[in-house]
Amino acid sequence: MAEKTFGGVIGYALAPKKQNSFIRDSLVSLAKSRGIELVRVDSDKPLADQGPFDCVLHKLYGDDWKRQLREFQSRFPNAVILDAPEAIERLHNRISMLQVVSELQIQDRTETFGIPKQIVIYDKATLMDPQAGESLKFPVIAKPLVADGSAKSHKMALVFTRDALDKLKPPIVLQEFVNHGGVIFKVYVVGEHVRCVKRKSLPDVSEEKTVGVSENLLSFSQVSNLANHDAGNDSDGYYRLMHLEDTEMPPNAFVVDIARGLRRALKLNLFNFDVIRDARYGNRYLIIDINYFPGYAKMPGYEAVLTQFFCEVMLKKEQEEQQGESHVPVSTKDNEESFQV
Ligand SMILES: Nc1ncnc2c1ncn2[C@@H]1O[C@H](COP(=O)(O)OP(=O)(O)OP(=O)(O)O)[C@@H](O)[C@H]1O
Ligand SMILES: O=P(O)(O)O[C@H]1[C@H](O)[C@@H](O)[C@H](OP(=O)(O)O)[C@@H](OP(=O)(O)O)[C@H]1O
Ligand SMILES: [Mg+2]
Ligand SMILES: [Mg+2]
Repeated sequence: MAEKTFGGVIGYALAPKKQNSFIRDSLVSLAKSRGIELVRVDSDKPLADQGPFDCVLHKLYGDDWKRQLREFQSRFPNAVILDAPEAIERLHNRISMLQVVSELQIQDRTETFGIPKQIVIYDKATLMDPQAGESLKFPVIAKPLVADGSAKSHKMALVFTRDALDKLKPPIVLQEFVNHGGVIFKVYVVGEHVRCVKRKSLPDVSEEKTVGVSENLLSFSQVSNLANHDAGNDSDGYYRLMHLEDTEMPPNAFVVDIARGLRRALKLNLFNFDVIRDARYGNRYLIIDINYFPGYAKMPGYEAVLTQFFCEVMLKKEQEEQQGESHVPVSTKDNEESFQV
């Protein structure tokens, strides 16, 4: 007997760049073969006037969009919004983003995890205070506090000395740089599905480099998205190509435990997180970044994973409807149910 499928219509509201990379023909046709229709949300019309959609998939920012989602949800209480904007917003600030890591508990593992030591600086006066950054070991990475998808929010600086801090523009997070062998692990989460991949990262910094460095601040942006040839700038001996294939992956069960714990705590279905392995210990892992709706198309076989997830969403929605439940996930209240397959 053929497997029963639960089809439906999914409206997607994505910025043009995201739409181009994510909505590929290969995804659209695979989803269609399982009864899922992917339809673009027209940004020139109110969301609530469009559809009907069983589900809205979105990565847009701002109060107007949040209002549109609320209106849509009140008109279509059974529709699923992936994900709730208030849950996503937690990832727009690099402090609240990582706070959730301390809530996680993972048992029976020899590996440990956490986040690098970090502080937040809101204004120039605090930054200029000689005590600023005193609790941190240099080098540090200065990151914009806000992670709102803008190019600016990805502009980082590796800061070698305290006196270089005056070149920075608050509000910023200063995070201790941790040597990790130049390779980062990106863990993609799609509902219950978890996939870990390796990517190029910043190379280790030696003590001598910190002392003798000619520049006391180095700016960079989206280093893990660079193609191999872009990351090589051997002339100053700083960047070098990394041999990703030589790096051992973290144990899969450990990564999956963290991913599922984060997913529950964040009440999100679609995100990835960046993990580095602290070179001083070998079994200590640090989570340094969490991103909403990342570049899934970079994940091999993303079409099958996303299609399966869409089917699970439709199945769960159907089951909830049969039980006479509606989920109104657009809320920050702690006791509110979020939609998770
Ligand atoms: N504490 C750290 N120690 C060592 N390297 C780090 C640290 N924090 C960040 N990095 C390096 O800097 C890169 C960018 O940092 P981060 O991931 O926080 O920025 P982002 O712009 O939010 O990245 P993404 O493009 O994944 O959203 C990381 O991929 C990693 O290579
Ligand atoms: O558009 P913003 O909100 O800046 O989000 C980015 C994330 O921060 C990155 O993590 C995504 O790249 P990765 O999938 O390689 O992490 C990156 O993927 P993309 O460049 O393929 O869209 C973006 O999703
Ligand atoms: Mg990152
Ligand atoms: Mg990020």
